[in-house]
Amino acid sequence: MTNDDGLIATARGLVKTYGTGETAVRALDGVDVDFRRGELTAIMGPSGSGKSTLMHCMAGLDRPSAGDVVVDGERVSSMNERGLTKLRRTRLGFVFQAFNLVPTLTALENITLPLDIARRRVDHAHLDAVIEAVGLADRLGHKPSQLSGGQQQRVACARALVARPAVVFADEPTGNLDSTSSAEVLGFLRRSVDGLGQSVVMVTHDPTAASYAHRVLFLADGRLVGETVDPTPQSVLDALGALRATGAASVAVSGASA
Ligand SMILES: Nc1ncnc2c1ncn2[C@@H]1O[C@H](COP(=O)(O)OP(=O)(O)OP(=O)(O)O)[C@@H](O)[C@H]1O
Repeated sequence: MTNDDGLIATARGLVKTYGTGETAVRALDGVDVDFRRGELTAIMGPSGSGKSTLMHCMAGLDRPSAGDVVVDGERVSSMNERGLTKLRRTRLGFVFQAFNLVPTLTALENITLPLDIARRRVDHAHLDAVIEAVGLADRLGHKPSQLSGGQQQRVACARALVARPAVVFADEPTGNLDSTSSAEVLGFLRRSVDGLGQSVVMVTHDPTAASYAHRVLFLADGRLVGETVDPTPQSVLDALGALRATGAASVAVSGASA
């Protein structure tokens, strides 16, 4: 399983089909993928290539049509709804493009919300480390409406990390942010891996965002078609260009000119 081999999550033979008959869409077409513990892994690919579907199947937000998903030693693909809810609540962290903060709660209350829901004690040393890492110590009493977009997303990142999840899944975490705020959020996600030992999987369209990762995986037409290790924005752009040139990605790569 995934505990002793340096892998935090794996998928084997992952297939996801939406709909039936002539209108069926094969969003994932037999994906085998490994995500390493203690790494930031980015998933890239053209619009419609299956990035969100892959992340949702890995995180138990969507059910695969076939194949196996194992996260932190748990076979996600065969869990019932109750098991999935518990897994998401106790072992996974999520960051979405829309920050999804509770507007009536302060930044600090939003950050500790997952622990409150799970009725878990707050590990104050870890909470302080997370707050320090996101640079929000002087904003903890503010409501989301009193924070910038970048600050709100840093609250969302802190919320995802506070329960020490096995994996944080981030779906376009910088999609709503300007370049300065994006750099802050991505820098934080990377530091959470390097400094706090977190494992993060991030879907992005942006080569600059992907360059914060240890490894970038490329999807096209529901298949894994390549990867780049220790990426730079340019090496990601080059890889996307090469994929297009070889026909692996038959549609334009959105956001590739960033
Ligand atoms: N709930 C659904 N019902 C039907 N088809 C779906 C559903 N969700 C996704 N699809 C289809 O599955 C394919 C993969 O979608 P997915 O959202 O995973 O792609 P993506 O790479 O994340 O795209 P984008 O970059 O545009 O967000 C697309 O053809 C999409 O239209």
